[in-house]
Parts: sequence; C-alpha cells; structure tokens
Amino acid sequence: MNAFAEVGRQARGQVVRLDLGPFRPYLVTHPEHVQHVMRNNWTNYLRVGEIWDPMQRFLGTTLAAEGPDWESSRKALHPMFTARHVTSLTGELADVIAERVDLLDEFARSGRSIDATATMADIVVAVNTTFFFGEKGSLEDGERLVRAFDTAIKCSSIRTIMPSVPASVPLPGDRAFANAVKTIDEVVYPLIRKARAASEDSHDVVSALCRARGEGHDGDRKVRDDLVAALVAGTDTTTHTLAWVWPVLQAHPQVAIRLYDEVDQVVGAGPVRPSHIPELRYTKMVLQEVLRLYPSAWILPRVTGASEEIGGVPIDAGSTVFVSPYATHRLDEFWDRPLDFDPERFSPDIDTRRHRYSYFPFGGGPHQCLGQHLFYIVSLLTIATIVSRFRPRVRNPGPFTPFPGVALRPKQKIELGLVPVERSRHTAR
Ligand code: HEM
Repeated sequence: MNAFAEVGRQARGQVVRLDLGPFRPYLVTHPEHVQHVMRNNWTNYLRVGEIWDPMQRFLGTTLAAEGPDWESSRKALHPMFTARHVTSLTGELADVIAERVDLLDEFARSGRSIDATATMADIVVAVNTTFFFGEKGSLEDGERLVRAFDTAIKCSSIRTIMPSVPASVPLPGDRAFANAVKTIDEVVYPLIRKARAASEDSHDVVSALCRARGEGHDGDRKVRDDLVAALVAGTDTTTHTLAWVWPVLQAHPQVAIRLYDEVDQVVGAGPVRPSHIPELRYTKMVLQEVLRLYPSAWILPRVTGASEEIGGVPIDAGSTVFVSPYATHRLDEFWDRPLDFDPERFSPDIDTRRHRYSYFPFGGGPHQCLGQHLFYIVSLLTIATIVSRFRPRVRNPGPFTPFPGVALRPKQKIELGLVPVERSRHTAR
C-alpha cells in the first residue's frame, strides 16, 4: 500500500498510468479530476468490465450495475438510509450493540484477549441483520450470509485476475462460488417470502424493498439483488473501519484520553442512548480521521465509455481509471502533514475550506454511499458502548499495516485486552 500511495504522492496530482504488466490503468488523484470522474462527467466512467463483472455474478445486476436498473435500485433503497430514518432506529440499534458487547464481559473477567476484527464483525453482522431483516432474520441467517459473501468475493477475484478465461472454462473456486451463491439465495429468498407474507408495516429494509418492488419472480429477484449488494457494501467496510480504531488509539494516547473523557462525560456508565450520539463530537472526528488514513473503500475502479482528456492526459475509450481515496487523502498538496493522525482536522471549529473531493471516503456524485449515516450511528454506538465499559489495550506488537483486500483492512490480527472501567452509574447523563 505504501508503494501505491507513493506513486500518487510523486505524481503530485497529475494523472498517471500504472504499469501492472499487461494491465495499464490510470490513477486519478487530484480533487478536481476526482470530481470530474465521480460527478461532473460520471456517465462516462462506468462500473463495468473485468473488475466489476465477476462481482455482478453474485451481487446481481441492480445496485451493482449502471443505467435504469441501478437507478431504480437506488430509488428503492434510498428512503431506508436517510439520516432521519436511520436516526429513528438508533435506540433499537443501541440495544443490539449492547447485547453483543455484554458478551465481552467474560473476556474482561478472564483476561483473555479478543480478536478486534472478529468482534467488530460480530457487532456489524448483528446490526445489519436487524436493520435489513428486522425480526424476520436471525443472527444465524446474518452469519451464514457473511460467510457466503466472503467465499463469493474470494472466488470471484480469481476470475478478476484471469479476465480472458471464458465463463465456460472451469477455474479453481468455481464450485465454492456456486455453493456460496446457493447459500445466499437459500437465506435471502425465504426472508423475502416472509416479508411479503407479513401484513404489518415493518421498517426493515427487506419489507421496504418488497413494498417498492413488484411481486413475482422478477420482483423477488430485484429485492434479492438490492439486499445482497447493499449488505456487501456495508459489511466489511464498517467492520474494518471499526477494527482500525483500536490500534490507532493505542498509537496515539493523547487522542485516546480525549475520546475516553468524552465518552465518560456524555455516556458515563451507560447505556448509550440516542441523545448521546450528537454529543460524541470528538469520537466522530476520530472516525473521520480513521477514514482519511484507512478508507476501507480504498479504490473505486471505472471504465471510460468514450475517449477524453483528464488534466491534459488523453484517455482512450475502454480504459480503466482508478480513483482512490487512499491516494488522494495522502497528498501533500491538499493536506497538511498528510501522514500524521490528527482528528483536529475535522473539528467543526476549524475553517479548512477543503476541496470537496480532497476527502471522499464515501465516494461522491450519483453513486455516493447510501450507508454513511448508518455507518456513523453504528460506529459511534459501538465505540461508546465498548469504551463506557472497558479500556481496550492492544496486546500484540504493531505496527499494524493496511492490506488492500476488496476492503482495506489491517494486515495483522489485533489482539485486544479489555480492562473493565470501574465507576458508579450516577455519572451517566
Ligand atoms: C466505513 C463504511 C463505509 C464506507 C467507507 C463506504 C464507502 C462507499 C463508497 C466509496 C461508495 C461508492 C462506490 C463507488 O462509487 O463505486 C459506496 C457506495 C455504497 N455504499 Fe457505502 N460505505 C460504507 C458503509 C456503508 C454501509 C453501512 C452501507 C449500508 C448498509 C453502505 C451502502 C452503500 C451502497 C448501497 C452503495 C452503492 C451506491 C450506488 O452505487 O449508487 N455503505 N460506499
């Protein structure tokens, strides 16, 4: 990842062509150019081609595609992801998170470490299962789905690196891929049927999609594709961002002290309530800075429809163009001390006048992330719930370095010890 960021830094905002053997994508990092690709001329920068096609074999062709199918999927999902709707569910999500964090007491008592990534994944799966399926889905359904997503992503990436092999020629991983897709369908279709059969006006995503999409085979297929694509978009991204928080706090004790103080003041011994969320201002700044240095959606590939120039560099039709929050967030030209971790950059009291596209962990333009409100609420609830009860300490030595999977994640396992916080309940506000 360092080498990748270095290419971007040395280009100083110019468009460069990467030399990855036979594959020669362009890397676009200057905020003006990013804005051109993501927003101003987005219809010429398509999510098609050898990187996206294998993923569409299990994500389907609604949200993960382009054109009218993508548009209708986005329209169907949008009402479930507005700030107002997600905020209305904060109490329910807080209860789900508190239940998962209760399970950590045993580790704190016995002194055993937890695996930070696995624990964050456990919380995210529980939250997403509730948010997407309400009472219709069980935790076991959510866990089966996530395991199947992992397999499908791993196996489809084999085809991504061998794009010239036709689908009719078998490759290793094909059978596991087919089984994963079967598992996904075995979990999702019965939940769609349950949602269609239920007469109540539920506020979970599957019910809303069933209301928005037509009935019958075609309608069910669209609901299935919408659900799978949105769940995949929101699972690893949130999990790995939350996992990064702990080594980052360990490496920056002054930041950790301020965050702990804030949670102590706002939440005390807990439980975390919806009214606490807007008050967790510093904790949110820490998350924003984590997303600057470790944006889980670290690369956004596009393919040009027609030839054109970006910043004076001619780009032929059919070329792959990479836009990368990871690279742009580390440019000296747009960030002061870009490699330092400093949440103050996001202080609402500082007038930074940053270019909108110098910071874009959630993308931008018409494909901008639908899940960012959900992400902030879930992450603030998770951090505050854990910190109101424990002081997490990373026990294994770092450094913790980013690994460029489909989502950017810490390469090393993070072993977290949990020291219970002793305080009386009346400190809660
Ligand atoms: C740290 C957390 C997250 C990050 C960094 C993130 C990042 C992104 C980015 C960069 C995009 C744009 C992709 C592109 O332009 O090709 C995107 C799209 C999307 N995200 Fe997120 N996301 C996060 C969490 C979530 C969550 C929690 C959900 C929902 C559960 C979600 C749902 C979506 C959806 C549905 C899209 C597709 C929008 C479209 O294509 O029109 N994301 N996300």
